[in-house]
Amino acid sequence: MISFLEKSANPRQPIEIQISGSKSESNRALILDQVLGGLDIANLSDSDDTMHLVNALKQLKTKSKTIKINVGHAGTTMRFLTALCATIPQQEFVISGSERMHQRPIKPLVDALNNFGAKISYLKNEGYPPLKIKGENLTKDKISIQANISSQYISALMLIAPKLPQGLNINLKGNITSRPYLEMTKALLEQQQIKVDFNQSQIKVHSSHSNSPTSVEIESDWSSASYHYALVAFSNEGFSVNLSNFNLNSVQGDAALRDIYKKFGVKTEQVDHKTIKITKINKLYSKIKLDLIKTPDLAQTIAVTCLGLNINCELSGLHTLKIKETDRLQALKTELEKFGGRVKISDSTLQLQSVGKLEPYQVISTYNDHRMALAFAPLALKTKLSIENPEVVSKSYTNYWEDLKQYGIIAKITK
Ligand SMILES: O=C(O)C1=C[C@@H](OP(=O)(O)O)[C@@H](O)[C@H](O)C1
Ligand SMILES: C=C(OP(=O)(O)O)C(=O)O
Repeated sequence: MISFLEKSANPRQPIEIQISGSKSESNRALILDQVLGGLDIANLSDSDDTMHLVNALKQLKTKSKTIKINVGHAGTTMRFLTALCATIPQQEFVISGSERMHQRPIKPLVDALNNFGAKISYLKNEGYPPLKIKGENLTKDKISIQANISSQYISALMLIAPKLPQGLNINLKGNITSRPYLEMTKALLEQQQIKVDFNQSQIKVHSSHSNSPTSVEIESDWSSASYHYALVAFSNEGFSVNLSNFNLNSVQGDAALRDIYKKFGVKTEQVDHKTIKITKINKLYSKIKLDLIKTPDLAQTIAVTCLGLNINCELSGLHTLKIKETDRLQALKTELEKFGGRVKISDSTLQLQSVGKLEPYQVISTYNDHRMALAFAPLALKTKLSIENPEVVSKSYTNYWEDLKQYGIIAKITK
């Protein structure tokens, strides 16, 4: 458990935070390195999710009848590897993960790949990992997939496409969720000179014939930056933080923070090509409505920010939250209510009626979800609280507790 029961008087300014590379971009770059060969990757994420993929890719080089890979809690690693392994002929793989990973659906991706000629079967429950994969030479060029459950299935297919003889036409069925992550995959493919056409519900990824891979500089993680936006939102007028390596012209959808946090009185400026400065300017909305279908990973940060600033909110577009590291809608309701907030949830929405004064000394449960710990910790600037299982943050942001010290937040780790 980590407890925040006191604060130092004034944080030393200027605060300079350097966050590690985006885990989403890193995991795409690692798969592309496997598919195209020879990518030179700078600022790779040090997150557990990326380390799981790095280790799995090392395992692919070993010689054994069945290669057994465990991806822990890492959703992108699970989905991207499933597609990659399906294309490695004459090799058998078993991919498993944490208990929660075995409850996160993968059927749309498995169905699409099997219809395409892959040989993937379920080792426990139909539709869920662990999976057994027999790699095949995949030669078709058309695939259809449901797009409203997780964009990761589609990114997984896009990433293996340059390896296929005729590239891949992907037909997206239903409404597209988390669309900016598909745009990110497209952008990273294009950086490697792979042509991608993305028109409404069709994606065509062209095959790579004479590709000469280049270096990739991974931008830092905007989802991790969201916790600093919350910390600045909870600070006094004029307080500012420099965050690197970030660029407002980003391929990460969560860069939408720049606009969203204007509503919470936070201004963002690009100070040089690698640094943004975020400043509290104190112009607040009293009630906000946001559709987060493009930025699901920001939902927890935004809900906690509203609670801390005493803002009522209506958040929609959240239908994927219940199949992430935990049922995030239920977890948010339970934990926000501990502070006195009143929360109503449906399948895809969350409504928060905030309270004037937060109930202090709450113990926040994290449900094996990094974003529960990451999102609730900034409230330490507003009230006294403790957070269970603080180690969960390493799924995406290993240096978080160190970085928080710069805000004058005093943390005590207890058992
Ligand atoms: O492609 C990616 O890197 C991701 C896509 C999103 O998942 P869904 O598409 O399942 O919403 C996001 O929540 C996840 O953290 C990372
Ligand atoms: C949902 C997340 O990750 P993944 O789906 O890759 O496990 C996340 O990081 O919030």
